[in-house]
This record gives sequence, C-alpha cells and structure tokens, in this order.
Amino acid sequence: MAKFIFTWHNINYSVEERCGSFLNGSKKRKILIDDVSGCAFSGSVIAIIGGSGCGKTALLTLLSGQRKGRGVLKINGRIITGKMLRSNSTYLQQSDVFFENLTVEEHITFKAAMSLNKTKTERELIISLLLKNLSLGHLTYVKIKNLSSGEKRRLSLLSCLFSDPYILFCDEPISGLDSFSATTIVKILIEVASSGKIVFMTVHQPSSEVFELFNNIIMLSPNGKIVFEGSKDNAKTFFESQLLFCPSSYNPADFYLNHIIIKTPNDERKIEDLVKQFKEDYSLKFDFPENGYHGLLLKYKEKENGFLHELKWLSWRVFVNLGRNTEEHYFSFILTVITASILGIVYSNVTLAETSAVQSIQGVLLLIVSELIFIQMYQAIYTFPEEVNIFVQEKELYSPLPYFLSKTVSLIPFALVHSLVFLIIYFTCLPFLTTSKLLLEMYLILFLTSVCGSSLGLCLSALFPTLEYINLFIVPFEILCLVLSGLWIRIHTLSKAFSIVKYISPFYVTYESICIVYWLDVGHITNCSEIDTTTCFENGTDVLGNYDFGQTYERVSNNLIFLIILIIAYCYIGYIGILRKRALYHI
Ligand SMILES: Nc1ncnc2c1ncn2[C@@H]1O[C@H](COP(=O)(O)OP(=O)(O)OP(=O)(O)O)[C@@H](O)[C@H]1O
Repeated sequence: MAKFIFTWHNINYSVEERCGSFLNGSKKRKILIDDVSGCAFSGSVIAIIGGSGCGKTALLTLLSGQRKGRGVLKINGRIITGKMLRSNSTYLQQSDVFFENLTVEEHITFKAAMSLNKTKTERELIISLLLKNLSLGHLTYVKIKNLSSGEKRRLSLLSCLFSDPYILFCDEPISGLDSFSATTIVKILIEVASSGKIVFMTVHQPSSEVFELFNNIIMLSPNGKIVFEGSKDNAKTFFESQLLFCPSSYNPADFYLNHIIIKTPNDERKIEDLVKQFKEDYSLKFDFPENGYHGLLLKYKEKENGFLHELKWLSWRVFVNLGRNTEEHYFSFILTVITASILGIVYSNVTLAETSAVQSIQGVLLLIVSELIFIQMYQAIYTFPEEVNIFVQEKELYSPLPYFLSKTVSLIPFALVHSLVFLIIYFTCLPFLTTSKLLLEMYLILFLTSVCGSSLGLCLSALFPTLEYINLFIVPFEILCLVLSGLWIRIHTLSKAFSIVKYISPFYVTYESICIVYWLDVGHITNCSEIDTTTCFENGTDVLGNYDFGQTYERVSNNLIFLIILIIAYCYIGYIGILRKRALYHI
C-alpha cells in the first residue's frame, strides 16, 4: 500500500441542546469537539483516550466522515470529502450488530460477496486467510449468537477488512473484553496497520499491557479539547514537564486518565492549564512534510457489484435468516391455525337457509380479510426498527433498493402459505363456503391482499423511527380502515373526502371483491314473506346492492389491479422511508 499522511485541521463540532421544560425552555449550543487538529502516518495505530462522555466517539465519527462538522480533512495535503473518505475506510461500531442466527461462515460469505468483486474461489481463499489471522477458523460453523464477546468483536473486525480500507476507524474495539481478548484485538489492529493502513481506535480504560502496545495517543479533555497528542514517549515527557510523574508501579493509562477527568471543581482549571500548555509547547505545526507523500491520490471507490448481484446476495441472507427462525414460524403458523379454527367453529352453524345468516356471513368474510391483513402487516412492521443498525452499518456495502426489494420478496412465501391455510380451514368448517371455484377465486384475492398487508407493514416500518411510534399510529389507522371497509357504513353515505380515504388501505377493495365472488354465485337465499326482518334478500345480488358493492367480475378485476397499484405505492413510500433513514441515521 502507498505511504500516506492523513491530517485533520481545526475540527469543531457542536449540537443544539434544549434546557428547561418543553414550553418555556431555551436552546443552547453544546460544544463536543473544540478545535482539534492532528496527523497520522500510514502504518500507525492511534488510540483516542479520555473520560466517559468527553467526545471520543464524536471525534472518531468526524474524522471518518460519518458526521459532518467544521474543519478540513486531508490526505497527502489534498482535501478529501466525507463521501470519498467513507468509500476508502471502514468504521467498526462500538456495538456488534449481526443477524445472530447466521453462522460465522454465512456472515462472512455474505460480507465477502458484497465487498469483493472476485470469483468464488478467490473469495474463499481470502476468507480462509482472514479467518486464520483472526483466530476464528475453528468457529466457522458456529451460530453468531453463540460466540463470546471477544469472538464477536473479531468477527466484526474481519468484516471490516474485506474492502481493504486505507483507514480503519474502531469505536471501543476492546471495551467489555477481558485483558487477553483485548490484547489480541489490539495486536491484530497493529498487524493490520503494519500493512500500510492507519488504525484509529477509541479506548476507555486500557490495561497497562494494552497501553504498552500503542505508539500514538490522542487525549481528550472533558469538553472535547486536545490535552495531548503524539507518541507515548512524548506523553511521558509532557506530563513530567508539568510535574506529573507516573509511579513505576502504576498503569500509565490510569495515571493520564486521572489527570484529564474532572473529579473535584479544581480539576477543571488544572485540565484547562494542561490544554493551554500543550498548545503552547507541543502542538504540531501543520506544515506537514509532504515530500515522499505524493503516491496516494484517493478516488471515490465505486461499488463494483451490480444491482442484481446485490439483490441476489441480500435475498440469500434474508432467506437463510428466515430459515433459522423456524420456532417463530411454527408458532405463527400454529396461531394462524388456532385462530382460523376457532372462528370456523364459532360460525359453523351458519347456513344460507335464512336471511339473518347474511349478517353473519358478511362478518366472517370481513374477519378473514382483516385477520390476513393484520397478520401480514404485523409480521413486517418489526423489520426496519430491528434492522436499522445493521442497515446503517452496511451503508457503504449495498444500495438501499436491492435491500428493500429483498425484504419485500421475503414476505411473499408467508403470504402464499398463510392465505391458503386460512382458506382451507374456513372451507372445512363453514358450510356456506363450498365450491373449489370459490376457493380459487378467494385465494387469488387473499394472496394479493396478504402481499399488500406485508408491503403496508414494511412501509410503516420504514416511515416511523421506532416501534413505539408505529404502535401509536396503528390503532387509529386500523379503526379507520375497518370502519371504511363497507360492512358498518353504507359507502354512498360517505362524504367525498372519506370516499377517497377508504382507498388508502386494502380493506375496502378486498372486502368488496370477496363479497362479490361469494354473493354472485348465490342464486336464492330464502322466502322473504316468511321472515320478519326489515331487510329481505332474495339472492346474492340483493346483498351486494344493500352494501353498495359492485356486482360484476369486472369490478373484482379492477380491485385486483388496484391492489397491485397499492402494493407498488406502499413499497415506493417505504423505499423513500429507508432512504430517509439512511440519510438521517449515522453511526
Ligand atoms: N446529538 C447529541 N445531542 C446532545 N448531546 C450529545 C449528542 N451526541 C453526543 N452528545 C454528548 O456529547 C458527549 C460526547 O459523546 P461521545 O459519545 O462522543 O462520548 P465518548 O467519549 O465516546 O463517551 P463513552 O466513552 O462513554 O462512549 C456526551 O456527553 C454525549 O452525551
């Protein structure tokens, strides 16, 4: 790898904070990073240390271009944009995010296929080499959820190395690990850097063994200022020049940290003095020796794999993951069977021998429609809130469109199975559902409805930031959809505005279609004169007229076309939603 120098100049970052109550509070700016400059040479590991909340992660995200602040980033003296930097570096997040049910092999096969534009054999060679280097070879077929924290960290690290980045940004790569695992990770990072890369890592409280391994340190004060920046030896000299001598039996990291965190009111002034002193005595003058650093000219790394490749591998991962959640699927299947059976038994005595049965049949038909829509919708709703961290972490790996499509496609098998199971149970239990023609017609309608329910779930899942927001929205939304389904209100009495609102969900069109295919085949219901009811239906067409529903198969075809349009619309809105998530959420 070509030699290079990475510099950062006058980096500043602040956020707006609200003080006081919501009504009479005021906003003020909180400075997280205050005028930070520095440099790093290829081949080096830089540890960023400081007390909790001092801005280590903030600085790392700014240096990696994940967050935008004020200041300039340069490679070999040339300014680089955040986008260009992101495409040439990788960011290892503080917490490991995986599809926990995948095995180590499946996880890295996916990452390698997405990151490398190489043949299967070449990929396998790289994978086995990295597995060996990161001591993960013996865990190839183990599910990720069964790995220890240290093994998970190494696996996350391995995933970051496929793209062969120039710079690796690691947020707390050793936090929560025992001393041995922490040392192993730091040694791996030193090895990675020695191949000509730069590794930045934030560290909370390194052991003396780990601290010994660092050669460059950035120390941050509690208000995001540089207390010290440079080699470990220079740190010792600087602190000693301030009459702060680290006892030989003491962990130097603990010693420095003790002097850069606020424990008493006096400490704030002492830390400010250190900051001031470092600026005066040691601060680097940024006229970098650019001689010898002309080799590397960073370019934006275009994704090498095309749309179809991404869709194929994303769908592969979705289906492998689905295949692993078998217990969940069995549970959902059994619930579907139980619900349908209970409803089937409750309505099993309803026959077309009397007019009053019409109300029950209309009720059952709406129950079938709403059950299916709800089951499919709720199954999809969890998708994005659960996966948003993985999606954001894999931002640079694939485009959002194949990701979204793979999620949509994965819901189709459930739609096929659930709607069929539902109908078979109802046709077995209910005496008024009989012919195979009706079964087929209903299946076609309900399959499309199920897909529509799934895409509505995905859409809501992508639009709202968390499940809590979705839950708040969904109850009034469901009530509105059910009220406008056509069972409880004569559609012609609706105001114009509500006539349009009924089309925002699949309830109305599906219910109307199911009613049409059912009632059009019912020739005779009962003898009206013998029945004391206010509404008398002689045949199925009468029923459809009573509910203001269409009475032709053409209407059903139009409704099916509308369902397809609705599916596309939900997917499109959902896609916009995840584009927004991608832009708003940063690591
Ligand atoms: N969006 C934000 N709005 C308000 N405050 C924020 C925001 N992001 C970060 N902070 C605050 O900025 C400070 C620095 O946060 P940061 O996560 O960088 O700290 P850190 O040094 O990495 O901490 P730790 O070691 O505990 O992970 C913290 O006090 C945090 O609460």
